Amino acid sequence: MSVLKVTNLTKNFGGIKAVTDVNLNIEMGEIIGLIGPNGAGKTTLFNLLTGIYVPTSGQIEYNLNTKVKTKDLKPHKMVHYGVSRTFQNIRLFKDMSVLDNVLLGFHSLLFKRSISRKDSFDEAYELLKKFNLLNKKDELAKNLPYGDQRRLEIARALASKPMILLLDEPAAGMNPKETKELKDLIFWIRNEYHLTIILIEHDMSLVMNICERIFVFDYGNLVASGTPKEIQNNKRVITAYLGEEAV
Ligand SMILES: Nc1ncnc2c1ncn2[C@@H]1O[C@H](COP(=O)(O)OP(=O)(O)OP(=O)(O)O)[C@@H](O)[C@H]1O
Repeated sequence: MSVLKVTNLTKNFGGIKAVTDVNLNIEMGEIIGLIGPNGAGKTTLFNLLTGIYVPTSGQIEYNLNTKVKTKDLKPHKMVHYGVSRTFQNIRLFKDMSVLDNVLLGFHSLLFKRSISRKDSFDEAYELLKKFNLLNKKDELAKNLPYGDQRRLEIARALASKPMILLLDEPAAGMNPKETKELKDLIFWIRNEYHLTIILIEHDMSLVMNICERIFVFDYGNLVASGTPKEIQNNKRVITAYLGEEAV
């Protein structure tokens, strides 16, 4: 079942063509990778998908609990629709504790009364345990090492029980050990929560190991899509982005 359909999506900033005529169809439960050089339009696509930017033209349609169309996309409504994200430049409440950051993620569910305050605490503890952060629950978010902050942001995003999780460079700043653990964590998240994950990432070891389909962007254009194997063998992608050593 398709959960996200993007049709002829274009975003221009004055003369800059950040995203040009992009078409995508993403199925429920997939782990999708968006790759491409700096400035290729990947984050702009995330910002379009979450209502931060309004498209210059084209359509975005989510098929979640309800159908959500381009005109309905507003940043503050996304968690209610079931779409949650993390940011390239981590956005935590830095002067709040680790636990409070995750508890804030339950806000939308508490608001809808679909979870009790007690259950939100229990679930926050469970998430922190799984994300290896329970022993740091009382520390201020700003005092955590970088890798922990990235995991905390994912934990908070999960608290709202999304159906689609968008991760913008989740491995950025992580060492190889943390990246490997992140890979296992992302698999676990998908299997545990049965959600769809779309990630932007420059770390090819992560992308090629974890993604089932990959979309490659260059200068705002979607230039290739396919399985990791297909992408690794795509001449245009090798020349424009991967380089020979990645193959
Ligand atoms: N708010 C904005 N105003 C003007 N130009 C923008 C804006 N946001 C993005 N751009 C431009 O759009 C293009 C695409 O940028 P974008 O950040 O989406 O690329 P990216 O693929 O995410 O790059 P990176 O891998 O470095 O994060 C770039 O030329 C960028 O400078």
